[in-house]
Amino acid sequence: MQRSIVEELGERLAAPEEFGEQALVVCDAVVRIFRSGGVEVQALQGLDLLVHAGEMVAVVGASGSGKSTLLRILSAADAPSAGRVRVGRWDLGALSARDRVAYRRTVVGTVRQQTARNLVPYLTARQNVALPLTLAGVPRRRRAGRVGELLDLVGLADAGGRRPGELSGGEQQRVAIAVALANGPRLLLADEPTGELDTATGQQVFDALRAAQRDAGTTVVVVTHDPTVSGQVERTVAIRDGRTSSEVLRRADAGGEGGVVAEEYAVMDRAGRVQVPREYREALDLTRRVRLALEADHVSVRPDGSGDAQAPRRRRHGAA
Ligand SMILES: Nc1ncnc2c1ncn2[C@@H]1O[C@H](COP(=O)(O)OP(=O)(O)OP(=O)(O)O)[C@@H](O)[C@H]1O
Repeated sequence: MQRSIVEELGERLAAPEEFGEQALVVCDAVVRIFRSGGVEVQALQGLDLLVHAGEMVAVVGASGSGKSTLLRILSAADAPSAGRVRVGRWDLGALSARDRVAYRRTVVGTVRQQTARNLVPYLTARQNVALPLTLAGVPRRRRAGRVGELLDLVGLADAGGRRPGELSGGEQQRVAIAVALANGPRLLLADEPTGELDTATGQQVFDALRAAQRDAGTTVVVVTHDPTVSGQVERTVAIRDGRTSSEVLRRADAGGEGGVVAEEYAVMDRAGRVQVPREYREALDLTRRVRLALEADHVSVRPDGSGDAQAPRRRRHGAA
């Protein structure tokens, strides 16, 4: 029997949207387990993250929390053990060897912390930036113009003739950003790009990342311990124990004085789980069991009130 348009429309509207359908980067319950010498390390333990096109996101977290692992997976240098990772139309859990090369060459650009490792030491800045264009088959006559644009974007229009050894660490990182942007990637990944730099130089590198986002329209994900960086982006995602645990959003102060308001949010996963910070748990002695209550405009979490959340287990032990 033929169905009416109303029925068909109703079905389409009712179809649940895929998690992160509108996002450029989707990490859905991503797990990465490393096994070495009989020991298993869960670097990512069900990480969810969405990044929308055009955003600049800082990723922060204690050493060993999984930040670099996340970036390596997003750059297709590593693959998830489980979960789904999508960037644009690319499913990073199922890339063929050929797709991996194409993805790395055209969709992502990467900048590493070690300034010296980002550039070829015996090539000038101009030649370094031209290299990915040559590899991508960009004709020589178009290369020079593009190299000039990119060096200009990172504020180094006059430094094109210098080799890395003749540039400061910050200048090297800015050239590295120009190299990473050469093929017009949608996503720029930077792992501690200011880690080896002083504050003023770090700011110049941050300005180059900002130019990549604002002027070149690139989505930027930057792993950082540097408050110069995390304090300026609109969104900072904190990773704890291989999961996203909280986010800070910054927006211009409504007062219009040029100030910025920062607000911290806990992250709720798709199953509704929220991590309560340890200091909150300790302050109120929240242990295994808590009371949840739906209030008019919030949900409250309180100690279970028995004075001993472990009591039932102990009683069972006692009875045995
Ligand atoms: N190739 C590997 N083999 C075994 N374990 C690994 C490997 N890579 C990472 N790990 C482990 O995974 C966990 C997460 O590491 P990762 O480098 O992602 O952390 P991070 O947050 O980037 O730390 P840092 O800030 O120190 O760079 C750590 O316990 C680390 O020892």
